Amino acid sequence: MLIVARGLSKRYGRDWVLRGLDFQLEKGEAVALLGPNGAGKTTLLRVLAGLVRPTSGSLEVRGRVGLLSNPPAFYRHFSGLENLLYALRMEGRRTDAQQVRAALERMGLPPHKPLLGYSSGMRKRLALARLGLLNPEIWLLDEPETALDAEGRGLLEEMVQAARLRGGVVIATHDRGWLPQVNRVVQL
Ligand SMILES: Nc1ncnc2c1ncn2[C@@H]1O[C@H](COP(=O)(O)OP(=O)(O)OP(=O)(O)O)[C@@H](O)[C@H]1O
Repeated sequence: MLIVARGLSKRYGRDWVLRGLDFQLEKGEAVALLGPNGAGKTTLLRVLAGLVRPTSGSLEVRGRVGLLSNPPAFYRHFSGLENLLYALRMEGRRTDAQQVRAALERMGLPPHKPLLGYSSGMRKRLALARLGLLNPEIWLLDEPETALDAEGRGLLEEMVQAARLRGGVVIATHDRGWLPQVNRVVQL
């Protein structure tokens, strides 16, 4: 089991966003997290990623976690290449500029353009390249398809299937097109 969460609750002020939620992720699994706007999908991903502390409940996470936020965050004045090298360095990982350039090329991204000049789809592609390079066991994806064109969606789906085989994937989404590609649906 990669994630075992029991009785997770999260409250912001007086508002309960999650209440007594049990959630598990097995190795080899891809899970779609569905629910209307404001249901708590992003909050759950942030709790699972360790960025938000639950108000109550227990959480065990076995493996490295990577979160693809929507929209993804980058340093605006750094280029795509610099952003990826920086992300690897921050994680204490070996930085191989050739490997990073190859990842950018696979995603069809210009290495030297500052992020200020990237479109939202290009940013999403860069975030995917970053996650692929960091290569955690657990991929937490928040509306990953947003802003991607058909080719970008194809690259994303390939990466999701590869990540699922190596570990596990949770996809928070409104896009029911994911349903044939996941093992399980969790409705919030
Ligand atoms: N930092 C915060 N402070 C206060 N309230 C918050 C905070 N983050 C989220 N919320 C509230 O928690 C609720 C759930 O938000 P969340 O973003 O998790 O929903 P979601 O299911 O991801 O929604 P969407 O489908 O619109 O992306 C919303 O009512 C939101 O306003």
